[in-house]
Amino acid sequence: MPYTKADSQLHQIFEAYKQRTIKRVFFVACGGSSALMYPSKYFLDCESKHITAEVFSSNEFIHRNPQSLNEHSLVILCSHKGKTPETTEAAKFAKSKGALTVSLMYVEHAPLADESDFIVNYSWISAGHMEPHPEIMNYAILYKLSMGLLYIKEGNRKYEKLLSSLDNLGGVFEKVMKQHEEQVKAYAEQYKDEKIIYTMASGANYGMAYSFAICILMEMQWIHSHAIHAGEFFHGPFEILDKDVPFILLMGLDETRPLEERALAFLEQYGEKRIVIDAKTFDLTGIDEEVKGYLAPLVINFVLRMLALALSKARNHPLETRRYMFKVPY
Ligand SMILES: N[C@@H]1[C@@H](O)[C@H](O)[C@@H](COP(=O)(O)O)O[C@@H]1O
Repeated sequence: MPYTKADSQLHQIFEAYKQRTIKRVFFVACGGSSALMYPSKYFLDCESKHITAEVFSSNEFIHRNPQSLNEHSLVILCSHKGKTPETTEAAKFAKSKGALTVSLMYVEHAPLADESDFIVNYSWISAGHMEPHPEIMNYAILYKLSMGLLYIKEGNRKYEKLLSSLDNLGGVFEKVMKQHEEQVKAYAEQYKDEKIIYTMASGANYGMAYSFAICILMEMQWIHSHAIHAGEFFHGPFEILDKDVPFILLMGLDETRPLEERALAFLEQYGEKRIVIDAKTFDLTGIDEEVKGYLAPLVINFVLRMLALALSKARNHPLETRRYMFKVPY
C-alpha cells in the first residue's frame, strides 16, 4: 500500500528542510484539501518564532503572486488524487519561484506528483469508518510536516509529543466512535429535513467547520450552509439566529476555546436547534497535554464524519452524489 512509504518520504523531506533556510510556509490547495491545512497553520501561527504561514486557494496563489514566494519558501500542497488542475499548476508555479514543494495525496502517481519536489502518501478512509492508520492520515502528515519543521529549525519539542500521541489516536477514535454511535443517528433524524445548517468554531477547529459546511453539507448533501468563525459570529452572523435556525458548534481545547464558549452561551440563550461537539467530553487518554489542543480537531472531525454518514443515510442522499463536480466542465 502506498501509505507505508510515508515515513521514508517524510525522512527525505526533513533532510531537505535541513538544506535550506525557510522563512515562510504557504499551504496551497482547494476545497476539502485546503481545509485540512488550517490546523497546521494555527500551529505555526502560535508556535513559530521566525517562520510565518499562510493558506491560499490554489488558483488565487498564482494570481496573487506573493512577492515573498522564493527559495526561502516551503510550499505544502494537497490533492486527494493529485489531479486537481489548479493545485498542479500552483506546484509548478511555486517551483518556478525556487520554493521547496511538498505535495500530499493518497495515490502514488498523479500529475501533482510530477510537478513537486517531494510527495507524501497518506492513508484515507471514507467518512464514518475507522481510520486504519491515524498516524499517517492527512491531518497527521500535515502536523508532522509543520511540527517537524519547527523541531528542525527552532528546536520546538512538540514534534516528539505529537509522534507519541499519534500512536494512541486510533484508541481515542475507537472510544469516540462508541460514544457517538447512537447520538449521531439521533441528530441525523432530528436534522434531516433542515434546509440550512450553519457551522461554527475558532482556532485549530475552524477548518473542520469550514470543510463540514462546504464539503459535507453543500457538496455532498446539498444543504445550504456557511462556516462562521466564533469570534466573527458577534459581528453580523448572530442576527440570523432564531429558535428554528440550526447550528453545529465545535468546541476544542486550544487557546481560542473562550471564543467558542461565548458563542455557545449565546446559542443557548437565543437558539434552540444546535449540535455541540465538545472535545472536553472525549476520553483523550494517551494524547500528550501539550498537543491536546492541536489534536482535538482531528477527533472532532472524526465525529463530524460519522455525522455526515448518518445524515446521508437518514436523507437517502449518498455522500458521493454530485450534480456538477467531475461531471460538467468548470
Ligand atoms: N470535498 C472535496 C472538494 O472540496 C475537492 O474540490 C475535491 C477535489 O479535491 P482534491 O484536490 O483534494 O482532489 O475533492 C472533494 O470532493
